[in-house]
Amino acid sequence: MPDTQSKAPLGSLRGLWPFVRRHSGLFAAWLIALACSSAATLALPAAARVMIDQGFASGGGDAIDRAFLLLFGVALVLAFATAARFFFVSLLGERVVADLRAQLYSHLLVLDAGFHDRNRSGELVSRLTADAELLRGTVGSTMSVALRSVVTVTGSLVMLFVTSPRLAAFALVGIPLTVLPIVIGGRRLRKISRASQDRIADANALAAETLGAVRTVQAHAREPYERGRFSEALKSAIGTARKRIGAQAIVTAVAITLVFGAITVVLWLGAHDVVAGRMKAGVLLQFVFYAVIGGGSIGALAEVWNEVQRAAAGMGRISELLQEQPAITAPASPKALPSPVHGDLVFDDVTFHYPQRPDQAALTHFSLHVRPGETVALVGPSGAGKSTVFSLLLRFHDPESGVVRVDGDDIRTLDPAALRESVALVPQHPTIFAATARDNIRYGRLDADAAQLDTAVRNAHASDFIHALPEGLDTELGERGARLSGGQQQRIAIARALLKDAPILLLDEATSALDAQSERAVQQALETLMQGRTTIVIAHRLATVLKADRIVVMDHGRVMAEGTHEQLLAQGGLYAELAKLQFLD
Ligand SMILES: Nc1ncnc2c1ncn2[C@@H]1O[C@H](COP(=O)(O)OP(=O)(O)OP(=O)(O)O)[C@@H](O)[C@H]1O
Repeated sequence: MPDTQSKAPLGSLRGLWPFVRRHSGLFAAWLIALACSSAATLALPAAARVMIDQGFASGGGDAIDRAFLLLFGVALVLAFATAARFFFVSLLGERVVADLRAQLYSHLLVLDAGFHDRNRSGELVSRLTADAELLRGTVGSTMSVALRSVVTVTGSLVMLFVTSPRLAAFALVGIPLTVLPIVIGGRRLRKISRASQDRIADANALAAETLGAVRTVQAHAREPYERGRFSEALKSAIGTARKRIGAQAIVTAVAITLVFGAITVVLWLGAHDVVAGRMKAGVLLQFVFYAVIGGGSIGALAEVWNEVQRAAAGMGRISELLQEQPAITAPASPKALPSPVHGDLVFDDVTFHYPQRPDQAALTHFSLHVRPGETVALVGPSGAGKSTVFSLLLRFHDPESGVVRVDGDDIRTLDPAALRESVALVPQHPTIFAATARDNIRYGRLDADAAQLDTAVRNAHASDFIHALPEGLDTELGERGARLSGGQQQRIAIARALLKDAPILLLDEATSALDAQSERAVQQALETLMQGRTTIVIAHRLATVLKADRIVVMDHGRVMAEGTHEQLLAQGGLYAELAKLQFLD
């Protein structure tokens, strides 16, 4: 994952172009509005001059009316063109960023397990939110300000020379002298202000951590301690904020002095020209007007420069993610599984290392054949490779050597989505989404009807507790199922798998202790679920191994022994030891 550096080649913003091009109508409308508003901005000083020199000087009522009408007309064009420009470019920004987000999200969804192991989900979310937000600002305003400023600076520079070449020569020296100190001051200000934001973030992080663990804080009676730490963090934030405010005040004073000083100098020089009859008053006004517009635009350009750089960095990070290729893909012409799938599973001499742990094999020459309808229990110490068997069967990873087959086909020749459709997974810690109980169960099959849902709930032994919830199936379960007990969460997951009704079942039995009643309900639900399916279960309970057709003992990614409970107990060794520790106490 690229780090969060704040500078990047501006070229990375090119990656935005394909997204902008999709909305070429909006883009064109924006350019037209921009041309109109820039032309009106540049015409405004000229209109003002006409108003002064022809309107006032000529003294005629008609001329005054016409001059003021012209000025108002230009202002009107400026008003509407500016509104249109704002509208089109802001909408363009929203659309572009929505497209970018949608594409990035769908890309992240298909990237393989290896990629998601390497990258923290929090960072991916921040690409999707913070970086995309930066780009919204860029397309929706920064880009607009930058282009508009370039046009205005160029235009006003040309007009300054047209208006008065002599004064323009002075201005050419004067504008940079005025703008440069302001830009330098601004840059320093940003540095201080970033430090100030960091201090505030520190204080926020502290508060978030302690409020998230408020029970621990209270249990240790550490409220005064945490209060002290938070006050310290705030004090340090105020210290840096004070520096920022002070610097900002100085920059403001300097900026006003320089800007008005420069205007005064130009007016003073111009006033002499007017008095000497070398220049009309209106021309002087027009000149000052252009100088202010041009200078303001240079300032605006300097302002947005930093933002453009930050956006380039954001786009760089997003492009990098978009270029990630999933390691697990469907072949060009995938084979179809038989319909219905029989559920004949084969691991043939499979060796696999996780990319993150190249020195240690998760599976070594692992072979296993599970026949249709058979239930095999995997037993072994922690880290033996049991969950890895599941991951390979779901094709979250591909083995380095050996083959995994479903109904005789190498699973690399199948479409991963079709393969996964035929497998139901009930993990040890099921994922409960922050949605209603109904939506959580329907995740197994989105188009299930009410009767199918009802049957699944009943067979998962979940009716009693679901109906006791305040709104039954429509009750929101809270983030990560916070409002359910462990046994209830498992039964939701079982109902989900029942609804999916896949021929192959991968079951990771929960190790956490449930109370006797909950335990019995879960066991009964699992029995219903396993009926008529090829099942591999990572077993932690005696009841489960006793019911399995076959027990496979694993250690260090290998099969150590196979047989029934009695056979394996009689053999002694690892199984007998595990049984004594796990099942028989
Ligand atoms: N995503 C991963 N990245 C790197 N190494 C992993 C990953 N998942 C598992 N491993 C390693 O692979 C080996 C096998 O792990 P696996 O999860 O298959 O064991 P397990 O038998 O299911 O263990 P447990 O019963 O504790 O869940 C372990 O050494 C583990 O540390």
